[in-house]
Amino acid sequence: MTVLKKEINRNSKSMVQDERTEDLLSRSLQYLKAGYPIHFTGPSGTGKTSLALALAKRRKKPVMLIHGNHELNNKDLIGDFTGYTSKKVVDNYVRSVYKRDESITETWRDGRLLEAVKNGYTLVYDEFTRSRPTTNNIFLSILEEGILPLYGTKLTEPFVRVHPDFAVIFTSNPDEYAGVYQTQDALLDRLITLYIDHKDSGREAAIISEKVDLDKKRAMAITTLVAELRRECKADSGPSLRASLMIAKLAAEGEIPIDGSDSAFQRLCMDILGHQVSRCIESDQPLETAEKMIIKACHNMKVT
Ligand SMILES: Nc1ncnc2c1ncn2[C@@H]1O[C@H](COP(=O)(O)OP(=O)(O)OP(=O)(O)O)[C@@H](O)[C@H]1O
Repeated sequence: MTVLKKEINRNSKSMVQDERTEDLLSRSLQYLKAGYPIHFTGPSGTGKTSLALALAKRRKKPVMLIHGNHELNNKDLIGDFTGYTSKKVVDNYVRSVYKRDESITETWRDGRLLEAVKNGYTLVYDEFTRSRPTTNNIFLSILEEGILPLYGTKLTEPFVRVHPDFAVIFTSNPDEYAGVYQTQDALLDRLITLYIDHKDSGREAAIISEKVDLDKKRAMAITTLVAELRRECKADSGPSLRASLMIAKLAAEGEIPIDGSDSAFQRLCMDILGHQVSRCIESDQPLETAEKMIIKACHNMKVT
């Protein structure tokens, strides 16, 4: 069993770091220090983004966050000309002399990647496989040659050198997820990829009990129920820690007892888990079947 560290940050927004998380973070920090980018991959809701942000914070450098999406392009990453600035000077100080000087210059705005690369920030590129692989190609030059090419821009210099303090942490969902592009092997080959799976019910319960201020037994009852339903789903899918957190928070706010025989608690579980579980099962009426499974799991629930 994993024992939680004695000193835990009570801030409900912060990460709860048990020994395994702590170990993972310190290993990852070591790899980053050695110059290798980290890539956390795994099912939705397993804490990849939280880990990436906690790791970035440990570097004690400014953090730049980019979210992958299919519309992200080089202009967002490198920068773009945003418009024109015009300057006009009319000098008529001596009445017989009229001098007019007019100039127009384009205004450039650095993209987020260029800013991070130039200044040595820690870049967290969340869900990077939601961006097109062609957009992500730029990372090959950054990671291999240590330069950011400024292609597609009218800037005079062809590239910018990567600041020695620059580091990047990627997160992604597995390839089977909807809306995700397959990553080019050449990029994956340059990353240290760490798989983040669902935690066991005990570790999840420890997180919930910290974040929602719920006693361990009740937290464990929720995470065990969610894990039981997750087992009905294929690997990498099904309800996650996020669903357990929702149940715990909403039950606390609505003063709903954490009790599997309570109809309000059953309704809450069906609302939160019904759709997700229904997507995992093959049935003519998947939602109805899922709701029956949830009620059954509620009846099996033990607060001990
Ligand atoms: N160690 C932890 N301590 C506290 N909260 C956590 C921890 N791990 C995950 N969480 C919480 O669980 C939820 C899901 O975490 P997060 O968004 O980091 O997962 P993810 O793997 O990035 O999900 P997705 O793939 O869907 O983006 C969040 O509400 C987050 O605050």
